[in-house]
Amino acid sequence: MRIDIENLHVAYAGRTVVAGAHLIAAEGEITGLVGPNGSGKSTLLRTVYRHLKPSAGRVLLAGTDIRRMAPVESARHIAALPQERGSDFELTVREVVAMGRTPYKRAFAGEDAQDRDTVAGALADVGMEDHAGRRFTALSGGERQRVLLARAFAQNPDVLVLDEPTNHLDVRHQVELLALLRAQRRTTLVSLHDLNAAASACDRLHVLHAGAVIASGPPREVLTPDLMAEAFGVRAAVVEHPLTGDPLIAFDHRAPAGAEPTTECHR
Ligand SMILES: Nc1ncnc2c1ncn2[C@@H]1O[C@H](COP(=O)(O)OP(=O)(O)OP(=O)(O)O)[C@@H](O)[C@H]1O
Repeated sequence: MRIDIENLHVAYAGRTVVAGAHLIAAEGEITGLVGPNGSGKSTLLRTVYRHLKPSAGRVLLAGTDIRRMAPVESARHIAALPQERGSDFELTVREVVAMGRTPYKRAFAGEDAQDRDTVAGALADVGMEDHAGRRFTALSGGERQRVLLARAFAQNPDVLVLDEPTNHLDVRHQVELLALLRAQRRTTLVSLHDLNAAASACDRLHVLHAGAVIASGPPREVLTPDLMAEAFGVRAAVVEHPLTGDPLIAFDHRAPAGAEPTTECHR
């Protein structure tokens, strides 16, 4: 199922932070949202998983405005990993993941074999099957992250909305997660700060700046040195990754865009 975001405006207490965003997350593709801090990525994603209501514009799921769907109906199709990573669940890891099955259950209905298989599969997908009986609150940040991802997978959604899913993950778990998302071929809308991860994992990127989409397209077309300067205010060269051929962004960590480049090596 595809997602169309049309002329989306979102405000907090009257202050508009997403202003006329348009984008498409195509069926079965990984669509990346990148942009500087405060550019509106989380806010846009929150409207897609219905945590926030747009002040104008629409989010369409396979052509239907999600606000016209019952919450349980949209929850069967759209699962989210929000940036608010609840740490207050007095539940086991397995119980947290089983919450992903809620949209499929009648009130007070117990688990069936399909629920148990789905939960076990989701825990295995994120490599947390050996932690099923542990208390969620006793996990590290990265482990919690993987459990909450498993909860989203257990929802068996058509569309995954992931806000900074690689936060807290060590590099191997980042690589595994992005490979898993690619293998699943679900419609995935994901915000990422790591532009090199975005360049290799995403089919298309949208760059948000001050609440508007300022560039869209395949990573190779979008992630240019000019864009790095315009959107992020940094100097960067874009080269070919020697192992994968993906665009590889080499940042100048010594000076922001506009500053005199330094070539001396200070030790
Ligand atoms: N709950 C809130 N109440 C009021 N303002 C908010 C709230 N959440 C975010 N904002 C403001 O909205 C703007 C966009 O924030 P948002 O979190 O969507 O940006 P972001 O691109 O996800 O940023 P980051 O990269 O730092 O996570 C910011 O100016 C932020 O301060």
